Amino acid sequence: MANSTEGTARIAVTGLATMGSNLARNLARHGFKVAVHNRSFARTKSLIEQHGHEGEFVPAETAAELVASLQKPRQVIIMVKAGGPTDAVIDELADLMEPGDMIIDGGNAHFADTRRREAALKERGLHFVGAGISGGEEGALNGPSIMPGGSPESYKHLGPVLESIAANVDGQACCVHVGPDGAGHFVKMVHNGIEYADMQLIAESYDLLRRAGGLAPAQIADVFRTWNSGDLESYLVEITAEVLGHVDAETGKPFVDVVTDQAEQKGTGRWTVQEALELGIPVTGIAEAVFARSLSARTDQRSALQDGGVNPVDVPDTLVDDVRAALYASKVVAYAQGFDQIRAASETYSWDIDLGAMATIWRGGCIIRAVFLNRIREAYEKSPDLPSLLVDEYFRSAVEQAVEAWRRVVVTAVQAGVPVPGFASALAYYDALRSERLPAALVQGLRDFFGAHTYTRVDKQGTFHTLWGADRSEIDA
Ligand SMILES: NC(=O)C1=CN([C@@H]2O[C@H](COP(=O)(O)OP(=O)(O)OC[C@H]3O[C@@H](n4cnc5c(N)ncnc54)[C@H](OP(=O)(O)O)[C@@H]3O)[C@@H](O)[C@H]2O)C=CC1
Ligand SMILES: O=C(CO)[C@H](O)[C@H](O)COP(=O)(O)O
Repeated sequence: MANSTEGTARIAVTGLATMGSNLARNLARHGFKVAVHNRSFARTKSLIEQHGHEGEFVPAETAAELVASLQKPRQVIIMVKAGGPTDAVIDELADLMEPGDMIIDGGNAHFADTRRREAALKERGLHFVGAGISGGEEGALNGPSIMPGGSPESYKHLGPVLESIAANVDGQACCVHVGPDGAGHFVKMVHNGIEYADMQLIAESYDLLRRAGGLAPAQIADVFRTWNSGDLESYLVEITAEVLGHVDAETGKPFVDVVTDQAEQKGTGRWTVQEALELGIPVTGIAEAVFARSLSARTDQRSALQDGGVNPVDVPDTLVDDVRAALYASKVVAYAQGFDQIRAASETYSWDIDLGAMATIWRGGCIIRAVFLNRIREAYEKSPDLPSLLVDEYFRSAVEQAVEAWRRVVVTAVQAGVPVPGFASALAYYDALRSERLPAALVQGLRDFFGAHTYTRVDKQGTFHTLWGADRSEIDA
């Protein structure tokens, strides 16, 4: 398979596993001549053999061949494992490229790595674009949601290509220049964090309906099918009905009963929480989802404590509708927290991210695609400086309408002994924001008592300390 068409390919993809091969096919199907390469040639060969007829591909056995097959300025998309493998591929490509050429990392890179890589490649005259890509296998092929960072200049060259292969909703491509340097990968990371929270809430809904409500998986599948309309209509709700309705061919049992109940994670949810801690943004829904996965994997502790039982509880007749309301309200909280984190990072790193545009490009192609993102888009279009989605008139009233049912769900779950960390933490977050006074005042008092950490007062300017160990008079600190 020697390359006899040097310098003619419009763009290249290296890393031809699930995502890369489908992205290359998507590009080819859109009329781009695509050079393709993988560390081990077998994947390249198989792509050409199985899908070579779908468009113009230029297979390359080596990175040098790949680079040589491209038009200038060259554009190479990397779709390999994040971390060390991405650095190794960048190093190899950079040595073969010339100033003005562009490397695009479409993997799930940590945004700090993206910032480092962009700065290093800039010194060599190369453009580097960290682009978050979501949609899994199917999205990569038929139209993902794409979140490119990097310089505006890079986007001028790359944008039209990415926009043409991205998903499209109401005539708008699900791809926009997110902001400079690591902005694209940061937004993709938060997207995945929200994905974790959304799935956790769905899982809690299922667990409660099954263990407290007594419904079978197939019945819950029907419930989710019904829910997949109106404000809850989304890809994740849709596929929940599919997974819950699936029966294991070998045993005849519901599929969900034969799968090991330990949720794995590749790291983006954890990164989201770590970065939120750095920024001081409470993303409690995402954190609970990450910890719920960790807890599920603590098999030693689980088997030591397991008693299997659910406490008998008076389940309200309205359980199904209540859970629907709790799911929706908790989901609004999870998205509000995620958008809050993006806003904070945008300010910290001067990225100037348009939050409404993020909601717009998540409406199609990605795993969290949902009708309700239209509402988020409208909220930020109306008020770009909205302090929280929960303040927006529509969401405020939607959550207010759901709150009674939401409380009933949490109470029922607590009484039954079914864990609902997502629902409960989202409700606590909402209640905390609603409270006129928080017990943080007492925390401040305690800190001042044991460590002279000082406090401010509600009624006058300044910083104060009480002489707790002496006469308890207050002094200016
Ligand atoms: N799978 C998904 O649904 C999604 C994945 N992503 C991200 O996209 C990227 C690709 O994902 P996916 O398609 O699942 O593939 P994997 O994450 O499983 O990565 C496999 C690819 O990485 C290559 N690779 C691994 N180590 C090296 C190395 N040291 N040098 C060169 N190449 C290496 C492999 O080459 P070889 O064949 O030779 O082993 C193969 O092409 C990842 O960053 C992932 O996080 C983003 C969105 C969704
Ligand atoms: O990026 C994605 C979708 O947008 C991946 O599907 C995501 O990496 C899955 O993460 P995890 O394995 O941690 O659940």
